[in-house]
Amino acid sequence: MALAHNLGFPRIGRDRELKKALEAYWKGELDEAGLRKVGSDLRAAHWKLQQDAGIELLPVGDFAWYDQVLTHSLMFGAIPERFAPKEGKPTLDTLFGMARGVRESACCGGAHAQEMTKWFDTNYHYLVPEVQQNQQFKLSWEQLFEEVDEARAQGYKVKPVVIGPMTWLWLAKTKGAEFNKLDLLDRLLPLYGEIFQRLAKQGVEWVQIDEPILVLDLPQDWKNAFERAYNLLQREPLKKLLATYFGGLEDNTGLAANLPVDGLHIDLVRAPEQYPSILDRLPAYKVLSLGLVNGRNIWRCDLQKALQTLQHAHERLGERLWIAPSCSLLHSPVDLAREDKLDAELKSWLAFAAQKCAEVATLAAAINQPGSRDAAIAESQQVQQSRANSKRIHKAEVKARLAAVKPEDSRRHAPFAERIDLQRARLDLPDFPTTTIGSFPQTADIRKARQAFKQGQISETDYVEAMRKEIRHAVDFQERIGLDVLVHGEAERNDMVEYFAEQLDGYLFTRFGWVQSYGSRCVKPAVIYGDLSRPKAMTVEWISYAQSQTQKVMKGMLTGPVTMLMWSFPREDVSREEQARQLALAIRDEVVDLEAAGIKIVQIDEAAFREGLPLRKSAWQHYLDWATEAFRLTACGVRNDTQIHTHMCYSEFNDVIESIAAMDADVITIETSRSDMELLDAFERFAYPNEIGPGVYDIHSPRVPPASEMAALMEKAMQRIPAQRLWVNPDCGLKTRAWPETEAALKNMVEAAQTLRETVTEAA
Ligand SMILES: CN1c2c(nc(N)[nH]c2=O)NC[C@@H]1CNc1ccc(C(=O)N[C@@H](CCC(=O)N[C@@H](CCC(=O)N[C@@H](CCC(=O)O)C(=O)O)C(=O)O)C(=O)O)cc1
Ligand SMILES: N[C@@H](CCS)C(=O)O
Ligand SMILES: [Zn+2]
Repeated sequence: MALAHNLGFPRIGRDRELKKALEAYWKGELDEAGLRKVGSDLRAAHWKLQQDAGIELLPVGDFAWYDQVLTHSLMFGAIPERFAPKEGKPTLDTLFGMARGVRESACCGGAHAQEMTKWFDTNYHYLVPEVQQNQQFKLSWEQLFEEVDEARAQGYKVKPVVIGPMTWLWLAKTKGAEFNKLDLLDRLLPLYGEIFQRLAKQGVEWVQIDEPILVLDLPQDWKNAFERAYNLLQREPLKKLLATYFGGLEDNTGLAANLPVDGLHIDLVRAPEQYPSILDRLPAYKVLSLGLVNGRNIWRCDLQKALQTLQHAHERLGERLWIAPSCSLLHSPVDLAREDKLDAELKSWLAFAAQKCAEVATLAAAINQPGSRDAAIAESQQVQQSRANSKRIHKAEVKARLAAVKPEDSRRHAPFAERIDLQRARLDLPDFPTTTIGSFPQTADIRKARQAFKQGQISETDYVEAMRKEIRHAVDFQERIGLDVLVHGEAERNDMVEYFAEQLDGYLFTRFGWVQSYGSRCVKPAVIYGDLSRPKAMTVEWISYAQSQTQKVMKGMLTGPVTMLMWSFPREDVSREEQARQLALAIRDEVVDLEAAGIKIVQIDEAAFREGLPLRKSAWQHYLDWATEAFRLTACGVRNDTQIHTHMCYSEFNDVIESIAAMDADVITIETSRSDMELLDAFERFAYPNEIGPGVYDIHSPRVPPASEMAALMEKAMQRIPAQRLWVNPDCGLKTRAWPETEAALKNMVEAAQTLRETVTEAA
């Protein structure tokens, strides 16, 4: 019998119950017992939902109060000194302190949060474990064992999920003296032994060990360490399923297939081509779990196509065949059934986490009892056909416009050196111009007004006036504190991608399709279902209104094509490259319209440019070529004296600096404050020619850095980049911050720029 199992279920809840409970707890409006109750209710509901859908072996350990990597850090006792409880065991507040930082109080000093970064190539962020050379590990967190008992008490057959030792160590960051993280492996492995022994005592048969780093280009010493680690873990009890996802094993195929574990999960959605070689190399005693239902997208699975692979696999593997989503469903919205306002045809094309579990179960049943699921398979076929042939997908005018694009459409009319003189003359800005990245605090009032408008409780006129009031407030504030290039504040935007998606043809958006981005923060990725075009201007009225309120320069603010694509659910019937080009043309029109409305600077955010980089180096160049081209196609419709800005956050630029230069934005603002300006090294090495705004303060923290600290960071920037090409700005947008800290920090930032002008410019 082929077994239907799941690698992980979203924990946030179909109504984002976890988000709401966490935020209430942090505000002191819910006590710990209340928060824990929300957690256990969610786990119970999710196990039931998966079992009802037909999943036979349920994941436990996929629930996390903030982030699963953080839970593991606590489990291993990898708690940095600044958070370590003075006495006793770590508590939920220790965990939240590590995630969110601890503010200084009368009794205790503050502590900055652990760093947060992207989980592989997803829009999910994990908290980077911190380890030091003398790191000791000690089992310090009982959550996994408690949740196993909880699930078993409810009668479920469960498979605990742990992040493997190699992946956890790979993701960790060394602190203090430089050393090789692999030196810690021998200290870490006994903990896994302890965990497996305890799970075995609890009656667990299988454990899932996630080792997604097996789909990366691994250095040889890490490959060797994989063998050593799993040889050592071999003697521990429990059957072990090694889970890989987000790509193919490629050169790690032999390694992964032969590790002494009892089963291997592979992602056949991202890397279908790996199936035959793995089947051939898998030892005869091992289970093979095939990830055939896409955990990263929302399209219904082509069950017929999946069945063909499964039938073949079943002939070869028999009982040793397992069926699953490609990866954890953490990256899927929860339940399509919740969508009450979606167009019926479009809805029939989609599957969220709950529906994906049912698809996995249907596939298993179709294998185990041939003929028993024929109706479901036929329906799936029909859906595939209805989508492929739908007139709503293909638009001749979009295709024709793309076909007519000429090489010069992606080139500015003059090189940067010429453009910048014209722009400087037109903009008349001081040295070290100050600006922000775009958004100002998204206050509860703004969100309430939008909700009231969406629910028809206030008129469009009232909503527009409420947003204009926010714009006036943002403009007054920026003028008052003396910023040079102003922004309108993005009050009218629910999200920097969804807002534009709602106005483009070819996108559909859901009401409840939330996916966790980090902690309690969620995104609702819009769905690209057809050829994309812009029926009318999207931002011109807002930006023109903002410009009408000030004599200073107002930046237009747009999201770029690569980020629109990365943070949406894309089509699978055309390439990502083509979708990016369609988006580029649509946004290009907006850039040109803003220019025509008198806007002198347009920022095109490409926050996700770096994260789009494929996990394997061999695929980088192709991506960088089309991503750069899409940006240029968006940006290059303007005059030489119109200044194009771009912004990237969470970026490690060494690998992509050439492409960033090739984007040829006049100004790029980037996140640098947490790296002490070291991120600029790549720009210096490459002799990056255009202007740069290295972020001088971390917007993820409520901390207000003094002006001297920001000026010192800029001094460091000047060691790498000539002063006349530097801008002064925060790391990223301020939408998640509150006004008091925003005001205080930006005032200090303006003061820092003034100090620099006095000291640097006057000395020159
Ligand atoms: C910059 N980042 C972004 C990423 N991805 C995106 N798609 N967008 C981004 O900005 N990736 C990397 C980074 C960091 N990631 C995030 C992700 C999410 C947030 C965030 O603040 N999310 C908000 C939700 C934003 C939103 O859509 N707001 C809606 C309101 C939705 C809502 O909750 N409504 C309430 C009622 C209103 C109320 O009473 O408050 C409801 O429906 O119950 C809107 O503004 O209209 C979040 O809260 O999770 C930040 C960075
Ligand atoms: N303009 C956006 C960029 C975030 S990456 C903002 O300021 O929020
Ligand atoms: Zn940003």
